[in-house]
Amino acid sequence: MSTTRPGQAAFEVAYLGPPGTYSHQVALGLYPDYRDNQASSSKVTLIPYDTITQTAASILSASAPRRLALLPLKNSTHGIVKETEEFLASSPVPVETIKTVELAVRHALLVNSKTYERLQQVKDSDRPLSDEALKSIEKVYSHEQALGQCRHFLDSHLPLTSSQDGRINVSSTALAASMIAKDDSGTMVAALASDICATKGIYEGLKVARAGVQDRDDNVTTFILVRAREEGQR
Ligand SMILES: O=C(O)C(=O)C[C@]1(C(=O)O)C=C[C@@H](O)C=C1
Repeated sequence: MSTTRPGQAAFEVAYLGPPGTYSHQVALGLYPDYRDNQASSSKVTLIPYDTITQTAASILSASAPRRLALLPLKNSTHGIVKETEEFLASSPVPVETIKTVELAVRHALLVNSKTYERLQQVKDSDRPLSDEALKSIEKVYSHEQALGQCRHFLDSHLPLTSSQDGRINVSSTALAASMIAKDDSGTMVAALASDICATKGIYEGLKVARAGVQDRDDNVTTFILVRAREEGQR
């Protein structure tokens, strides 16, 4: 018999980190008391992983029998999330979906303060930065899904990023934000991520160059909360 049902025993939820990912926001929405979690007062422990594949695979570990994983499954603009699809298709044990959650996803174009200052010097640029200023951005980092969800914006507003190596896939939107926050290469770099990475001070020195840059206003990502079905349940 299972002893791992949420509500019956302490359990862990794996999600795609670092702080500021959309996955993190969904996890906090599902487990709001986690915010003030004093370990003893909550039955839930949220565990960040670096990639969606690692997040998903963590439910297969024999040492993690009380483990759920929160996975982005599909997006209304850009379709299926590849890493999740590959995991579900290749999992050696059946995977059960416990809950489905939808999140309206609004991406922001983030830059670090140095880049922001340089963009402000471009003719006609002020707050918010003008279209003319955005055209000097050379590279944009994000998760493959976010780059896909903003493709038309990038094509029309950041033409330099259409060149080879101009759009760089990394394992999450928040990782992209943290990378550009630290970037001192002198290249004009940006990230597509949630504006909270800048506005809630999650990564220091980030500025919102433009908010709401997803191609569609009705952009929604569906997440699933899953677990590996145990012996005896199969
Ligand atoms: O990178 C993140 O912030 C995630 O949570 C991943 C992810 C995804 O894989 O679809 C989740 C929601 C958005 O669609 C963009 C990225």
